[in-house]
Amino acid sequence: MTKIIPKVLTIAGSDASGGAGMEADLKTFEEFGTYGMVALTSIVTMDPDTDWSHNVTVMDSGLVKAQLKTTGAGGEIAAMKTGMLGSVAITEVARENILAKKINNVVIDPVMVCKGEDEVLNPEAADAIRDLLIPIATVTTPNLFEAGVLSGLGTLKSLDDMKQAAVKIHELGAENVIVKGGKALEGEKAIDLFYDGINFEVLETDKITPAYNHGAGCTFAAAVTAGLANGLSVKESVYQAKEFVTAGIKSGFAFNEYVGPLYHAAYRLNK
Ligand SMILES: Nc1ncnc2c1ncn2[C@@H]1O[C@H](COP(=O)(O)OP(=O)(O)O)[C@@H](O)[C@H]1O
Ligand SMILES: Cc1ncc(COP(=O)(O)O)c(C=O)c1O
Ligand SMILES: [Mg+2]
Repeated sequence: MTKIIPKVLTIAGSDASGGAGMEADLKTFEEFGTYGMVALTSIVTMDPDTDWSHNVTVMDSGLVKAQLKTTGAGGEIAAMKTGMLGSVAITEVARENILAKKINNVVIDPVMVCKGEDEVLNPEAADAIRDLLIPIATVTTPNLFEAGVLSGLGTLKSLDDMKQAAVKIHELGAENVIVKGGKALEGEKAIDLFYDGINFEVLETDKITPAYNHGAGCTFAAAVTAGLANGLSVKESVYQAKEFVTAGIKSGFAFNEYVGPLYHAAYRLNK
């Protein structure tokens, strides 16, 4: 009998340097034996001549809609994620697609910033993620900064702050919330907090240095998505994703003097 390969979708931007965005998503989906598809929302370029400054070119929302028509034409999508969306119109298109296709496993990575930056790329789009996507998320995976914005609590500095933010984001409608402390939370450990509306669980590893973690957030959310597509529970998917991303950061490398991505194949190759 032919094995059914779960189809997974990412609605995300492209990071030409290969570590984050849809590049990270597709690599991760493949590592977990799922079949990855992309609706591209934006293209991010980083310029080595101006200290790796980021430039984001956003797609027309009609083009995103057309891509989603294509990705939806192959039958059931077992799980999906969103990454960088770029505009309110694209966020609306993503929501329509999730509702129209009745997709069950929806991972919302509320990308508002790229690492090393602490200004929301597009404040209106950030509000749209909160209002349109968080309420229909199976899981959302904000980093420390994004959790502060979504919860309205501002700067988060401790595990206790992360817990308060997780509760607020759960109240916005997400079934499960993971606040990633990552490198941003002070201390020796890379701590992520999982909240399912009832219990908190702390996922903790040693902080890896150098922190070759460009793309770690996208990769984490993509691994959760693939886990769900493969039939794992949310909690199992989250624990597996933490192992996957930790292995990747341990085998990360300096792409150049500005950025170091994790290595997406490390979890498989180091086993
Ligand atoms: N230096 C590090 N050592 C170990 N784990 C890390 C490190 N940096 C990030 N992580 C982990 O990578 C995942 C992504 O988190 P983070 O880098 O905060 O997200 P984002 O890329 O969205 O900013 C989390 O599981 C986080 O704990
Ligand atoms: C297209 C795109 N999506 C998402 C991100 C966020 O990446 P991270 O996984 O480091 O949060 C970036 C960062 O450069 C990006 O270029
Ligand atoms: Mg991120």
